[in-house]
Amino acid sequence: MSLTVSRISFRDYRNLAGRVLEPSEGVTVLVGPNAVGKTNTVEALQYVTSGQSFRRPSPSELLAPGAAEAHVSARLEGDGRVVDVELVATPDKRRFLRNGKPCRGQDLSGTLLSILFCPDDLSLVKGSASRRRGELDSFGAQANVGYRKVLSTYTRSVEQRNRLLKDGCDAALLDAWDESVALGGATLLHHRLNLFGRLSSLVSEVYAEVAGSERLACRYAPSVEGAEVGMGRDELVGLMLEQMRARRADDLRRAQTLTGPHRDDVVFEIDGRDARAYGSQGQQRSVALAWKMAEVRLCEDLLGERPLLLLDDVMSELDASRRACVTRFVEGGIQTIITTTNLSYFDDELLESMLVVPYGPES
Ligand SMILES: Nc1ncnc2c1ncn2[C@@H]1O[C@H](COP(=O)(O)OP(=O)(O)OP(=O)(O)O)[C@@H](O)[C@H]1O
Repeated sequence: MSLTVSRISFRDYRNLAGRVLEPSEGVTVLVGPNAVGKTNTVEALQYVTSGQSFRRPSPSELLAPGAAEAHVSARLEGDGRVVDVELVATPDKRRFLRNGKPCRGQDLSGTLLSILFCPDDLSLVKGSASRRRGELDSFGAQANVGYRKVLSTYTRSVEQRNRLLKDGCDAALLDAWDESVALGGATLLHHRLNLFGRLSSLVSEVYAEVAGSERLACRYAPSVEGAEVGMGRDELVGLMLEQMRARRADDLRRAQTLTGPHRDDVVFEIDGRDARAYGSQGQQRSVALAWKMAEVRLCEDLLGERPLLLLDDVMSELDASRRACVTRFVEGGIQTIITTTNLSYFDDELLESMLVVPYGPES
């Protein structure tokens, strides 16, 4: 059985002075007018489950006016286990505690995987390649400690190689760095391609549920030519090293490592046409929705656990059929926190089964 959040409380966190929330194990809807702290609550839930926030604030932005410290405490329970997690923010620092002991934010991820879907997620289709890589990597890092380590080692080694390219160094030193970057890059690529292979078929499957007869295909576009889902790591190391060597003159000229998984992208094609260039706003929204819902399914398939689903203000952005698709998902027994200004987006059956928590200016 998966963990669920049984309680979350706030002290001097943004505009949530002393609020306490005890979400249901199913669907909880936070309803209220604009700017009352609904998204702040969702952000805090993301912090205590993944160690990071989609809004990427500085620590001081988390403090209520005049406060020296902000606290968010959450209790996660399930399967006879109880895990207490806490975020403490001071003007220049964020600290995390797990069962009272200090830990790094990234060490919190993996306890309860959270998946957030918000209106900005349209950027998954319309945004830059780094947005799509980041989405894959952040899911991978939450789902697998190994993925997280490989990603941070590789990121550091590319930064170091770029510094050498910029400052100038002899060819022998660069040869050594090429080998280390290729090994790290191929390992990351191997993890990412495996993840992509499983996720992309689910994305297409969910898209068909959302959009009916249209067909969505997701393609991984690697900067290492010839890299494909299913290849072994050693084969990928060989390909990457060979291509890094062939492109070294370009790397030196641009003082950048131009080959590797930090340059890759994901392409979405609806009925054979690039969704980024040709898709309507509605089709692009369906792709983003399908991606997030596929992450939920993959979490269940991969880890045998249900994630925490955070839906921030998405119902207003979706038409009736896409809202119905979200409703079907959340009725499947996943702990879900939804924020909205308007309960009329929910059908009567769901309204009856979910916990409705009013938010007001006094939050
Ligand atoms: N550090 C802070 N201290 C006090 N208030 C803050 C802080 N950071 C943000 N706020 C306030 O929180 C409010 C925004 O809250 P939030 O983003 O949760 O709104 P919301 O209820 O989700 O509204 P909407 O429906 O418009 O998305 C704003 O009024 C903002 O001024």
